[in-house]
Amino acid sequence: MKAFFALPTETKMKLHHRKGPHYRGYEPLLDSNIDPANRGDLYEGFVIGKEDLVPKEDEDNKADDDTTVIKNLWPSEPAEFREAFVNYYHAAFGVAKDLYRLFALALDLPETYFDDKFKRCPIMRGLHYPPQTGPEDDRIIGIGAHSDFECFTILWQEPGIQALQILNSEKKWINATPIPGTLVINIGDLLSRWTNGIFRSAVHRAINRSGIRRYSIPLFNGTDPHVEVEPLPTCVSAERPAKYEIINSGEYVRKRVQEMYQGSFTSPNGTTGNDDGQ
Ligand SMILES: O=C(O)CCC(=O)C(=O)O
Ligand SMILES: [Fe+2]
Repeated sequence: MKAFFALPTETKMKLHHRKGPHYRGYEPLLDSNIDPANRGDLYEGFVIGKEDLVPKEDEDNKADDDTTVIKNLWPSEPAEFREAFVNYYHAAFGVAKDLYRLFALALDLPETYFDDKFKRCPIMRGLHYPPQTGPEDDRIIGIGAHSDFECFTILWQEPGIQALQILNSEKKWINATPIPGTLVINIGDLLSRWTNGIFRSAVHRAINRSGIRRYSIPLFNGTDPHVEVEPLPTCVSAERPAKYEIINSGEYVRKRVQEMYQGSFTSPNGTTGNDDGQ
């Protein structure tokens, strides 16, 4: 990942994620602004969806949920980049599949309850946060305060570098210090709504003031876009009435993604502007 982000800007810009309709590829610095109170997120990223390392022979261009496969964009170098990224994707997705089942059991549901609801496979991003120097300005940070949109995120963060913070119930930011050999699991809004708030989505942000560049890799696990999400019967009782309306997961995620990319962006041609092209 380090070698990819070290490529010349011009090379990375050829893979700009706004060139296609699905936000796959390279996301430059300040391209998103996840917290509307901020001025842009100070990370650059590389985004992929599911892909087999060796394409299956009988591949008929259909994804697991029967939609057309969305192609990932890949750089021609570094040579090992695609293999490393795809292998990690499959390993992390394996953890996600186990977690869906564990969550189902914890919610008094059949173990396989979620199995047919996440055929559309997750999106993964490799993120690079350059070190931030200069005066502290809460409006320009690595990634602004937000909760993740989908069900849960499996986040690998680089050991030895403090950047990720979580807002606790007293509204104080606490450091999520990386623990080598572990992954962070962030509950997202859809699972929070599904569980009627029993699993709570965590508000978090990342600020890299370590003096050295930092990398992280989130895998965003959600549900298929047609799935309607409303509090599960096992999470609703007389003492805990349903707190959330039914929503369509695809519409919810689409809206959040649009908002995140609306405020500030760099165009595929390399200029910086806003939605009006100014
Ligand atoms: O880089 C991190 O530690 C957090 C990334 C994150 O919150 C996200 O991509 O949603
Ligand atoms: Fe996040």
